[in-house]
Amino acid sequence: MFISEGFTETAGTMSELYREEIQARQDDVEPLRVGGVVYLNARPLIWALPSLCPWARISFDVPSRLASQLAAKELDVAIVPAIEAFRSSDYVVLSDACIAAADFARSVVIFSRVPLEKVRTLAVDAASRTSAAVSRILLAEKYGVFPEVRELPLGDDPASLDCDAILMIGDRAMTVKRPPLPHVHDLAAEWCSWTGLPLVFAVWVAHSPERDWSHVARIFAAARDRGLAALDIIARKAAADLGLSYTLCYEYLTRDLHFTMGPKEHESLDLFGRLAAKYGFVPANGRLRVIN
Ligand SMILES: C=C(O[C@@H]1C=C(C(=O)O)C=C[C@H]1O)C(=O)O
Repeated sequence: MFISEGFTETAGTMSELYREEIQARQDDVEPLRVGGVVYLNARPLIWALPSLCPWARISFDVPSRLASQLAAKELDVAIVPAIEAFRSSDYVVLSDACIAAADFARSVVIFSRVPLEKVRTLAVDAASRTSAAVSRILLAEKYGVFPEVRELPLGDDPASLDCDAILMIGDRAMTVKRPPLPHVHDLAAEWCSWTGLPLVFAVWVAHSPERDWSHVARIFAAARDRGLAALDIIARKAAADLGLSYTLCYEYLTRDLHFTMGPKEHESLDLFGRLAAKYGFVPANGRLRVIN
C-alpha cells in the first residue's frame, strides 16, 4: 500500500516535472504533412528530407494535385506550381529552394503542328499550373494569340488529341513518346529569351502564416543542399526508375535545372505574378511572403 502510494506520488511528481518536456516532444513529433512532386525534377529537394525531418509524412503526386491538396489543407506544406503562391494571402513560401531553369528546361515543352503565332487550340498538361499559365501568357504577349484551352488529362496519349499545340511537363514529357509534331518549343527557353530571366516552376508553399515556419524553412534549404551534393546518386537511381540514361538525368539535374532562388528568380516571379494577374489567373497585387 505504502509502496504503491509512494509510486503513485512519485509518478505524479515526475509527470508534473516532465509535463512541459513531454508536451514539447509531442508537439515535435506531430507529423508534418508534406507533399512532394513525384517527378525527377523534385528529387533533389526531397531526397534528404526523411533524415533531416523524420516527423515529415511525405506523400507524392503531380504538381496540380498537390496544389489542390494544399488548398484543401490536406497537406501542411508542399512543392506546388509557383503560380499557387500568388493565389492566397494565407500562403507563405518556405526557403529559397525551388525548381527553376535559366534556359532549356528539357521537360516543359510545347509541341505544335503550326507555328506558335497560328495556334488556335492548346492542350495543357493536367499536371501543370505554372507552365499552363506561362504558355498562355507567352502566346498572348509574344505571339499575339489567345487559343482555346483544353486539358491533356493525366495518362492520356498526347497523340490522341486533336489540338494545334500540346504542353507537356515533367517525367511524362521526358518518357512518353513525344507527339510527332513539327514545331517543338522549350517553354523555359521561350520565357528566358523573352524576359531575360529564369523561369521558376515550383516552390515550397505552406498555409497558416501565423505558424512559426522558420525551422521548417531552414530544413528545406538544408535538404536541398544535401540533395545537390548527392545528384550523382539521385541521377543514377532516377535513370533506373524511369528507364532513362544516367547522362540525361544527370545533365537535367545539373545543367538544365537549378534549385535555388536568388534576385533574378524573385524578379521573374514578380513579373510572372503581374502577368498572371493581368490575364486573371491570380488575384491582382498578390505579393509573395518568403520565410528563410
Ligand atoms: C520543370 C518542371 O517543373 C514542374 C512544373 C510545374 C508546373 O508547370 O506547374 C510544377 C512543378 C514542377 O515540378 C517539370 O515538371 O517539367
